Amino acid sequence: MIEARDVKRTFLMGKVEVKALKGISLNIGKGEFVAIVGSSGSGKTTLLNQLGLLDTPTSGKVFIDSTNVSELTDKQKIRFRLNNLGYVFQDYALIPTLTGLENVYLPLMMQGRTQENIMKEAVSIIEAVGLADRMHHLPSEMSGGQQQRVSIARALVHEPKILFADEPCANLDSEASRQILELFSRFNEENEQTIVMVTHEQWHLDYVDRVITLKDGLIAD
Ligand SMILES: Nc1ncnc2c1ncn2[C@@H]1O[C@H](COP(=O)(O)OP(=O)(O)OP(=O)(O)O)[C@@H](O)[C@H]1O
Repeated sequence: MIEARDVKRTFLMGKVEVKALKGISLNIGKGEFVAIVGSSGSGKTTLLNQLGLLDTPTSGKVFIDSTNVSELTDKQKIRFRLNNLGYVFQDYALIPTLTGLENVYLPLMMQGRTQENIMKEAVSIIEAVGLADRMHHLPSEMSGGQQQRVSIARALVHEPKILFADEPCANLDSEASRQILELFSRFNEENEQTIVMVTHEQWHLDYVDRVITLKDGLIAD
């Protein structure tokens, strides 16, 4: 489903080159729940961003199914992301002036679906993340864990091939974190949802199928 071939990413900081990824090759299969771990600065977020089309490798290739996504134009990448990928970030990234339900509508509206279909799908996923009674509230009226569940509903409402999550529990206490990880597990098991998650918490690894450890921009043995 996801294949990375010798992916490198170098950032230029003034005149200094920072080699964040030094040649990553990996395969992630359909329906896998994979964690990317490693110490701070090892390249976890940078790798997630290459696999999730949020950044472009300096060299190397990324394939999603049979599409060489490294070769897409910016416009094609936007469409590919909209139709195939979902994202969850540590800061939830919700629109503060929209209710939970309205935040979840957005990806479907951007796909140009009918009002009836948008309503049906959005309500159904909001219920699936356990927020039926909070859907008409603004993000500011919800706890961090509830806001993160809205963002998961938004990420999954269009049934993406892959869900990318960058430290989704970083701002949550252990109980709220457990709820998020159990949701991920449930979507992974029941819907064969492929999930790639960056984390630095050892206990989160109990929920995943496979761990990819990074060290200084490379996959550690
Ligand atoms: N936009 C950027 N410009 C310059 N350097 C960057 C940029 N993004 C990342 N880096 C550098 O690339 C390296 C890898 O960063 P990355 O954020 O991928 O690490 P990480 O493993 O996710 O770290 P953390 O656990 O602290 O979030 C670091 O040295 C970082 O400073």
